[in-house]
Amino acid sequence: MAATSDSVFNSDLLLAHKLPETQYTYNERDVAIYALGIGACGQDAVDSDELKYVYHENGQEFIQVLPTFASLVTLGSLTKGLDLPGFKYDPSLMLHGQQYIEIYRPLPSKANLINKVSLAGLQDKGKAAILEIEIKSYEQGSEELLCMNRTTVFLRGAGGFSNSSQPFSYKNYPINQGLAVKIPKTQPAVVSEERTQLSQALLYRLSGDYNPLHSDPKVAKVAGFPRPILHGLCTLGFAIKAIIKCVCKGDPTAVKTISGRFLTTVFPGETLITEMWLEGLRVIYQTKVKERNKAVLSGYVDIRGLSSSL
Ligand SMILES: CCCCCCC/C=C/C(=O)SCCNC(=O)CCNC(=O)[C@H](O)C(C)(C)COP(=O)(O)OP(=O)(O)OC[C@H]1O[C@@H](n2cnc3c(N)ncnc32)[C@H](O)[C@@H]1OP(=O)(O)O
Repeated sequence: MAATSDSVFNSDLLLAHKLPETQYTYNERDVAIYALGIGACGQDAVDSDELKYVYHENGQEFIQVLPTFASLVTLGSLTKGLDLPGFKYDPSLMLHGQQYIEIYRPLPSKANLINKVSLAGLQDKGKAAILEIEIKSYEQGSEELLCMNRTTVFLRGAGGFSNSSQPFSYKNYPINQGLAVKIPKTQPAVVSEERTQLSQALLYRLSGDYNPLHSDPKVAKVAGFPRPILHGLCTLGFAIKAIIKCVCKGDPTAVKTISGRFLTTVFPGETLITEMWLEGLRVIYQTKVKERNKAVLSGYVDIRGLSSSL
């Protein structure tokens, strides 16, 4: 513990703090708007691999839900920044660092969810702090866990709050979950390419992440960017949609676990190339921006089974 005041770092105060439960209610319309936000049917409006996320001939209750839709449950708790006693940071300098998602059963096309929110980690990296928030989501009235998200937020300028000879480091989850992956040196088994639209972030934000970093040029400049950047979860949505199409035979329920680390920013309008390697039931992936030949996202997806044609 460094001090007792609320304005300086106080690990006792912080670790004892209970984060409030939140609710997230969604329906088929939210599911379809989300799918459009991560590029479904963006290149071909009748692509049967993607139309199923947006439209169903027998009624919208039959549309399929992408597993990354689960990440939206975190928005109410995180986008404006959390008010944490004993730890201060500037929310305008927050960047999304990593996302880890476990899906325990296929997401329904509508639901009322109760989210149990907790602090999962805080690390002092000197120039930055790394804050991790875990959200376990239950369908209202049920004890059954539907999904779990762990969001890592990279807080620029918020490091150096603890003793530099023994920097503060707290993590309450298994070390093997969501580790940064090693990209194989071999050729990828599959490669997929998809262009984002110049308006991609403006469309994606309608799913509930209204942070002006993604829409307002003045706010983007204050945060250090020449123009608004794409939401990390939008890039992740594009990558996982490509993996479902190319590796899971288009079955979104095949995905069990998703891990992704945001390596550098993506600007709306850029083309995303996702490279995939298969290691048993794990797909290692890396997404690059074609125009800058830069890796922007890497991670893995654990799946329930593999297509025999791969
Ligand atoms: C649901 C919303 C959540 C809240 C989000 C808040 C608002 C923002 C929303 C967004 O969507 S922002 C867009 C998506 N994110 C990005 O574009 C970020 C892309 N990544 C980067 O720009 C850089 O990776 C970085 C995060 C600025 C870090 O680069 P930097 O060069 O400063 O770090 P390093 O010197 O390499 O590493 C220092 C230290 O930190 C660890 N680390 C590095 N990157 C990450 C990361 N992405 N996630 C977690 N941890 C990271 C790295 O391992 C080093 O630690 P040690 O190895 O020294 O222990």
